[in-house]
Amino acid sequence: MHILFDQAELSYGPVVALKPLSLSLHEPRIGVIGLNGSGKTSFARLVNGLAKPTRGRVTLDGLDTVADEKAVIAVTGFIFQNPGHQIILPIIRDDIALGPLSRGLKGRDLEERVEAALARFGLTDLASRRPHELSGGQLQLAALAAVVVNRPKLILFDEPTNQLDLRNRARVKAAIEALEEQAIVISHDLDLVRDFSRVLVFHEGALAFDGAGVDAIARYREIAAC
Ligand SMILES: Nc1ncnc2c1ncn2[C@@H]1O[C@H](COP(=O)(O)OP(=O)(O)OP(=O)(O)O)[C@@H](O)[C@H]1O
Repeated sequence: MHILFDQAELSYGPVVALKPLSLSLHEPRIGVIGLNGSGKTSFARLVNGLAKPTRGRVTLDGLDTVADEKAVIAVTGFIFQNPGHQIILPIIRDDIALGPLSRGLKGRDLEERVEAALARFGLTDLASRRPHELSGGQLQLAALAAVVVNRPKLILFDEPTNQLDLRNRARVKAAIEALEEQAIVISHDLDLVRDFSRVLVFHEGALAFDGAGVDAIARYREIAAC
């Protein structure tokens, strides 16, 4: 999708979380890095319309996140930092079915869609389990299955490897790399975005760098050292 920020700003009362930003993004993988409180989550929430710009506008393929809110929700998916907050039904398969079910899919069509999503992330044998019976990495993949089953064009990840060990980090990294969908990945785990062609560095609510992963990480290290 073509993501366009046109002087978009986000304030919470007197706090300017993101200063007016103009930006055009279309790459399949976009990384977002920066210090705590630098505006990364605010940026992501503006992209998927969870937050409305207090000034300016944000569009996805021409869809305005305010005027076309429902259409924007339909084409975007969000993976939270803690997948435990995302999976709400007691059984994994039922949770993955929830989105398509609420969009009117039924019977064999629903079953096939859910099984395909489970298979895509190697979760078929775990589908009858409860969330607490999965490892952190498996839970993150289940959250991803519950998002892709709705066929979004763009998926936003907010620190998807935050609580994971090295093996599960690698699994989630591989799953993100293999996605057909466009992805925006916010991360303090720099390995995750190192190979991305486009990585944004935020600092104090403004874009401090916009470029290839390796260069963005170098800039972020300079900022962090100050
Ligand atoms: N709901 C809110 N109300 C008031 N201020 C907020 C709110 N959400 C975020 N902020 C403030 O906006 C600024 C940017 O926050 P944001 O969550 O976008 O940063 P971040 O880069 O995602 O941080 P982190 O890495 O810690 O998740 C911070 O100063 C934060 O305190």
